[in-house]
Amino acid sequence: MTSQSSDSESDVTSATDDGTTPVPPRSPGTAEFVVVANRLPVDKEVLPDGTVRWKRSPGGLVTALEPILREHTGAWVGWSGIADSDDNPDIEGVEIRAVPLSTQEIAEYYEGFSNATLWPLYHDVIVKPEYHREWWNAYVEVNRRFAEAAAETAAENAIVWVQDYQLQLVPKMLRMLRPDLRIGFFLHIPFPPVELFMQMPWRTEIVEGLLGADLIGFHLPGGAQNFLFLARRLAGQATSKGTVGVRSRFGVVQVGFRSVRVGAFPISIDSGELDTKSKSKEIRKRAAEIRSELGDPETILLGVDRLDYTKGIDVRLKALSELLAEKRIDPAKTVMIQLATPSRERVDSYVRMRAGIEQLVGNINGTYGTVGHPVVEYLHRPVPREDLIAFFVAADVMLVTPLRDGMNLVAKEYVACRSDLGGGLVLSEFTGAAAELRSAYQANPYDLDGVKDAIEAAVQQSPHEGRRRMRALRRQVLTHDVSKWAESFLGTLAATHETRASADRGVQLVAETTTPAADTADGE
Ligand SMILES: O=P(O)(O)OC[C@H]1O[C@H](O[C@H]2O[C@H](CO)[C@@H](O)[C@H](O)[C@H]2O)[C@H](O)[C@@H](O)[C@@H]1O
Ligand SMILES: Nc1ccn([C@@H]2O[C@H](COP(=O)(O)OP(=O)(O)O)[C@@H](O)[C@H]2O)c(=O)n1
Repeated sequence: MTSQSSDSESDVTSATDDGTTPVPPRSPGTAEFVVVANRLPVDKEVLPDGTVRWKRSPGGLVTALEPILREHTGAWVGWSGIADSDDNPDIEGVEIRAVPLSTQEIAEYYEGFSNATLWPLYHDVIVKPEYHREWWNAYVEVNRRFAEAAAETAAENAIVWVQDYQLQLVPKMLRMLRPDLRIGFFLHIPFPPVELFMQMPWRTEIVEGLLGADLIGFHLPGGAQNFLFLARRLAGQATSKGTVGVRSRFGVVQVGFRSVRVGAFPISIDSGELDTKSKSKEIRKRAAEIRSELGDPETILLGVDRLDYTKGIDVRLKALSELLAEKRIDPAKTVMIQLATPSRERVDSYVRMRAGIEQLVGNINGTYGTVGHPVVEYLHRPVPREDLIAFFVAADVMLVTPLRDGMNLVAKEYVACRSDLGGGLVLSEFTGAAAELRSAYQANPYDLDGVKDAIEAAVQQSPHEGRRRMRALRRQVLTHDVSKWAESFLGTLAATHETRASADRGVQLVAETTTPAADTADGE
């Protein structure tokens, strides 16, 4: 059936049902390309003597976008990571526009609605999401502020690329302020199954917020399909019905006269740069030093994560503990390094998880370590980039065991660093990366025996089998880098605009037959 939504363009661009009215900019800015993300690429730190230091922000979003902005020259709108700061750090080639957040906004918008409501809801409710009206109000208010900052920064007809779950209302708010802009949105975390999303008290506002964009991108086709279903069900819009492909076969939501595209664009890393760096003499030397400082073990296992309950750090520690107990791994010949960047340290679930992980590390070392030779080396602090590359080069087996992860760039970074075709990758099936890295030792993180078998197989792989797998993994990672990701997203965004007039002729649209949001979703 082909149908046309009864909504008009002005329905989407005039009224906000979220209670706030964005303020139009006095005059447009000058940036032709604007990234809008919760975080700036650098985090502000004020040292005890009052000196200000800017350091790389945590997480994969910044890892991925930083090289893109270097290529495109433009502006970056975001928060500095501390309260009440509107300092704009100096980054060559990038105009920085800081959005200040108060202490209360950090508690309610960032730690609260973003990381204690949306984050657990979108990651399979691994912990229970909390729904508080005051957190939602703060989320709306801060999204409005980001939209205004973007509207003031972008030049006429500029491209604005809004990032991630913290800013899902920005596309609609920004379109109201600046209908001339081309607006893209990319979600870096999984988009949940319909049944889970329906828990969200403000589900319709979020779907409508996203529909302000011209193109909405997800890592995987499944997320895009879930969103299309919800756009039909909750926002009452007509959508395309066919399956969404990877960087192809985009979905369409008809919003008045606008066609919003929906697609899957798996993110990646600057694999060429890592490949080159990992081959350097200095990195090779540092990798050899790491092995020798650890007492020249036969096997180095490595985990590299933000300290987050989604990452399954406990899963790999439990698996190691059982493998040691069953004598399938020899503690005298094995060291596991766990590098854990501190993350969201004031959110309750993160405090509890940290205590649990540190207890597991203590138990393993207490039971299997010897004086001066712990089995698990655990660092709870950020590690300089060059050191991190050396750890990747040194590790015989990389452990990536999330319970759910949008992509997981660490898995791709490990592969990019292994031009020697050495090492083995143990990878959770529930990462976005698993769809591309088929030659990894994949396991279901909820099946501890399966994880143990995967670790044992990777530790014991023959050099021939290891090379075969690593060659296949590298082919994927080196040919699908972050530039390809950005080009495919931005190319599709540009095409969206060009084809506006032709209104996606030939795409079959279907409309929801029941009243929007009247009943519970029954899934796809
Ligand atoms: O800003 P934080 O609260 O300190 O968190 C750091 C970032 O974590 C998340 O990263 C995600 O993006 C990666 C790149 O697409 C992806 O590989 C990973 O699976 C995601 O978890 C978050 O989405 C970012 O917004 C945060 O900045
Ligand atoms: N101790 C650590 C852990 C992660 N990282 C980096 O942080 C990024 C993590 O990205 P990711 O996509 O795997 O996961 P998120 O933290 O974004 O959820 C990668 O680029 C890692 O190299 C780091 O620099 N130091």
